[in-house]
Amino acid sequence: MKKENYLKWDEYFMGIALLSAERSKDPHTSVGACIVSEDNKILSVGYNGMPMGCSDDEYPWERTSDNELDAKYLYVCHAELNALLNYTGTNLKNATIYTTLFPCNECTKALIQSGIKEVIYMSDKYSDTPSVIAAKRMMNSAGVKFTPYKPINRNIELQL
Ligand SMILES: Nc1ccn([C@H]2C[C@H](O)[C@@H](COP(=O)(O)O)O2)c(=O)n1
Ligand SMILES: [Zn+2]
Repeated sequence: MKKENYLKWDEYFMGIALLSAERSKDPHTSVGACIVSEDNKILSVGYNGMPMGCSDDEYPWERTSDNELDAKYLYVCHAELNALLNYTGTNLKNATIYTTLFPCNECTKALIQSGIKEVIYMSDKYSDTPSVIAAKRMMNSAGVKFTPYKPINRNIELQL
């Protein structure tokens, strides 16, 4: 008889997004994303970080600064955009993105244009910001479904 406590698809893909987030150097918010095809194949992953060639140790991680150029926001590449850019194939049509934080408006534009049809997200902690309100408006217009992740109440442990 097969074992019953195997990872369900949503747990598996959100688990990979969460693991990817652990690669982020952002001291305040680590975000991970995992893009999955219609037939449950993992297409790409990403996390928030500085662009290639822009050193994690030299660029700022501060949230605020007297000078905008000394805060992270002008530089950091978001997890969802990195997941799109890390994709090496040619077709993201009808794919789903699992992300640990609701996408911003800029990533949403790119997700829509890439053919992503569903967003499954964990945190929506910036839900009252114009960026996320605009993101949801665009997703609604473009027919992109967004669904909160429903965690199953258990700790994921690897039993070897
Ligand atoms: N959907 C999102 C939203 C934000 N990020 C990144 C951008 C920053 O590195 C960090 C947010 O920083 P905070 O303002 O919370 O200090 O998360 C992302 O990758 N995806
Ligand atoms: Zn974004």
